[in-house]
Amino acid sequence: MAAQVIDGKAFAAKLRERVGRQAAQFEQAAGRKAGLAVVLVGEDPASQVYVRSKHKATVAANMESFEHRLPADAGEAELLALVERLNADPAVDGILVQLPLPGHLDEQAVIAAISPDKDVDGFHVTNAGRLAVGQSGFVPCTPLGCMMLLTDRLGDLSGLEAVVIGRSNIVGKPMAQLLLDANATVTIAHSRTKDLPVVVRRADIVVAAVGRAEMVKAEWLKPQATVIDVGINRLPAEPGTDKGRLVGDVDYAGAQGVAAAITPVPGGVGPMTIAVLLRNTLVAAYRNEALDLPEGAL
Ligand SMILES: Nc1nc2c(c(=O)[nH]1)N[C@@H](CN(C=O)c1ccc(C(=O)N[C@@H](CCC(=O)O)C(=O)O)cc1)CN2
Repeated sequence: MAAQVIDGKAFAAKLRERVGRQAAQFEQAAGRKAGLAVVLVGEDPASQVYVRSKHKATVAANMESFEHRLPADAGEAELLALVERLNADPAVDGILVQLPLPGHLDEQAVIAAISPDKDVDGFHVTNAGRLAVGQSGFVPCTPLGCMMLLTDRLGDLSGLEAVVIGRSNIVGKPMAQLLLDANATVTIAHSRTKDLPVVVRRADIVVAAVGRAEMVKAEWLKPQATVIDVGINRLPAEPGTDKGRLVGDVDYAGAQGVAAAITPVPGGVGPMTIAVLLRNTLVAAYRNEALDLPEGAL
């Protein structure tokens, strides 16, 4: 039987709707809208698309969107000064600096400049530390979105074997932490892992976040595994077409014959990233106004 498709796009749409309703309640209670500031440096085409999508989604969710664009050759001092202004602006609850930054800018220094209480990306070391020790903070959007999809499908993850392929600060490490907090038995695999297919084959849950097109093959998977594909890789355009096809890190067609459920690319994890960003921004707004979060919802 073919694997069930985990429809991240539909899940994300429902989450965005719910956040939008709660953002309207926030406005009533606080007398202002929740605000998200997004900073884009340069003209990376994919980043421009994501920033535009964030702006549209923020406005659609009854929140204020503040967009700041700097030229590709902007200096670090200019960027840090902008982050400082946003840290001090009471209308801004969440700050996101779109990554990747141009090579001459130090990403870690820029992330470190964001106030941890406005770091809705959850990338600041304070929030990474809070996640590591089980304190409440902001959790990176993509892994939190993956967890929402997993718990929606599987319920309790206790005792399940989970393999996370990839060890980035943005996805792999926080993903592993979240799975561990949910009592899964977690392995983080990476480019130097020996016998990766053997490691992956013991997993009830596979999260692939390596950024290598269709690297995870069907025969690596344990039958009836749940597969979360975080990869977004654009293949070169076929002759006669202008855009290449998007594929994940998993051989989707092959995996469909083995897995119990799998996220597609596009339409799986990707849309969850922006939906969770809105959710984190609303949480930041409630915290900044010292208001109680709405009952059980977020
Ligand atoms: N500061 C940040 N920078 C980046 C993040 C992030 O979370 N914070 N994540 C990615 C980019 N990203 C959001 O910023 C993002 C990536 C993908 C999607 C998405 O919906 N993808 C679609 C496909 C889109 C396409 O056609 O290209 C899908 O998978 O269905 C949304 C947001 C890096 N930078």
